[in-house]
Parts: sequence; C-alpha cells; structure tokens
Amino acid sequence: MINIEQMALVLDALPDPTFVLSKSGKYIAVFGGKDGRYYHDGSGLIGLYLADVLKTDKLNYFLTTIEMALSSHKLLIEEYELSSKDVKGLPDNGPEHPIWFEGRIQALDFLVDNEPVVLWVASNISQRHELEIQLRQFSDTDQLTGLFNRRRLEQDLTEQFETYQHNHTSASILVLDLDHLKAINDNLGHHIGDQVIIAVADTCRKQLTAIDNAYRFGGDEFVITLPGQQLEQALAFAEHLCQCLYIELQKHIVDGVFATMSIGVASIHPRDKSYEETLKRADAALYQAKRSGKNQVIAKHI
Ligand SMILES: Nc1nc2c(ncn2[C@@H]2O[C@H](COP(=O)(O)OP(=O)(O)OP(=O)(O)O)[C@@H](O)[C@H]2O)c(=O)[nH]1
Repeated sequence: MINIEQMALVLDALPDPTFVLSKSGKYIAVFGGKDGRYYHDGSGLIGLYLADVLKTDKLNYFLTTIEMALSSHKLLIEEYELSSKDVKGLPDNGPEHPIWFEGRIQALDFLVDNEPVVLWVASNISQRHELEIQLRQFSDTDQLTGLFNRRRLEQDLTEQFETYQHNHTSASILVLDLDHLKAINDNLGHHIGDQVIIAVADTCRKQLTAIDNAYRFGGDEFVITLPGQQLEQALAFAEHLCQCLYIELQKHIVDGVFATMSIGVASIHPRDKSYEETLKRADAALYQAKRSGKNQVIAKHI
C-alpha cells in the first residue's frame, strides 16, 4: 500500500493537468501537468473561478460541460482549443501557441463547500489535432492541382442541397470538360497535358469568390459550385470563365494544338430531389456544349 505522502507525490506527478472544479467553476485543486513543454503551470489557479481567467465564450462552454458531467454522472470526453486570447493572465512560461485539449470530465461523489465537484483531466492533443487536419486536407485534395477532389465535392453538394431545402437559397453548378486533351497528350506528351490541367485549376481559382469552390472531378473534368447564385448569374460567370480559359490555354499552344473548355451550367430547381439531379442536368448541358462544337457554355433550366 502507498501512504498518504506517496499518494500526494503520485497526484503531483500526473502527466496531464488534473483539476477539481466546483459546479460554479471554482478551482478547488490542481494536480500534475508539470512539463512546461506541454502545459502552463496551473497551480496559481487554486481558489480562483473560471470566470476570473476565461473569456465569456469559453467560460460558458466550461460551465455547461461541468453541468453535463454532474447531471449525467458519466465520463464526458470533449475536445477544445485554448489560446492566450481565451485565458486572462497566463504565466510567461509554457507553450506560446494555442493548445488543443482533450478533456475527460467525471463527476465526483462528494461535495466541497456544499457544492458538487468534477474531476477534469486536460490532455494536450495539439500534435494529434494538427495531424488530423493534415490528413483531412490530404483526403479532400487533388494532388496534381491542389483543388478539392470528388469526395469533397459530394460532401459540399450534400450540404448545399440541405441549405437549399432549409431556406431556398439558390445555388448553381458548373461542370467543365477540357476539349482536345487527348490530342495534346498524344502529340506533346502527358507532361504538357498535366500543365494544361494545372493552368485550368489556377485560372478557375483566380476567378472565384471566397464562397465559390472548384473541384477536380476526375481526368480532365472539373466542377465549380456557386452558392447563392441563380442560373442567369452562373451562366454569365461561366461565359466569362470560358473566355479567361481560352486566353490562358492559348499560351500552351504547341504546333497549332491548344485546349479549350466546354461548360454545362445548372441550378438547383424546386423539383430536384437531390444534388445528383442538378449535377446530372449540368452534365447534360456539358454534353450538349460538346456536341455543338466545344469551347462554349450551355445552361439547362430544367
Ligand atoms: N496529362 C493528363 N491527361 C489526363 C489526366 N487525366 C486524364 N487525362 C486524359 O484526358 C483525356 C480525356 O479523354 P477525352 O475527354 O476523351 O479527351 P479529349 O481529347 O479532351 O476529348 P473531348 O472532351 O471530346 O474534347 C484522356 O486522353 C486521358 O488520358 C491527367 O491527370 N493528366
């Protein structure tokens, strides 16, 4: 058996800072988390209230979480970020950057000063969090162009369709397909074909506003989403883009061969049951543009 002094040493050596917090947000006790590479020293918090050190948003979040742990009596696991802008009067030593924490919060079966209390273990998960962001970016991005990929398109279109169903905000989709890429690949090599694809991505990026997005759908096919835009606006934008691409792709002319772009446009219609129906219409418009001689834009109303 370990004695009470040894138990105190164990608590002090806990790798992650561990707080006993009352329902009203008072720091009753602070143990562990002594490594300054990962944590600020929390010992000065004892006797203070969360309201003394946290700004309003974070304060409300912490108090609500304590409340939930006390009422459920189950282990709560929460992820949250704390930076110097959230915390008043942090000591100078300790990490400079915002820290992502995993909080494990458990109600304790005793009262302190007649108040219920919780145990709150706060583990620094910043490295893991950064890795998760990188992995998400990696899985959402097309390697050649840096545009979002098809997986991300499906996710974004699902969200845009839900927004449309909720508040009827219009949204439009452009489907773009390069003309003559096969001839460029065959005559000039795959490497030049790649440069043409990258030039398309760069030109699209330059023409988009902050809420629009461009995606590489696959091969020489791209999609642009224009949230909030009706068909007429989207058509005008597509025609402008087609012109910009024509000018840009002419720069890649070799032996008289250069690519152009065909574009199909459609907007979400009240009769659409899913984004797939809108996308299908934009695709049908694209194939009409191809059949009508390429290097042009066609919009399909319904
Ligand atoms: N260089 C390069 N070529 C690609 C890539 N992905 C697909 N392609 C080529 O793109 C071409 C797409 O086929 P098509 O759409 O029939 O070719 P196209 O000449 O553009 O035909 P149209 O659309 O009818 O004008 C094929 O030759 C593919 O090999 C890529 O990442 N790099």
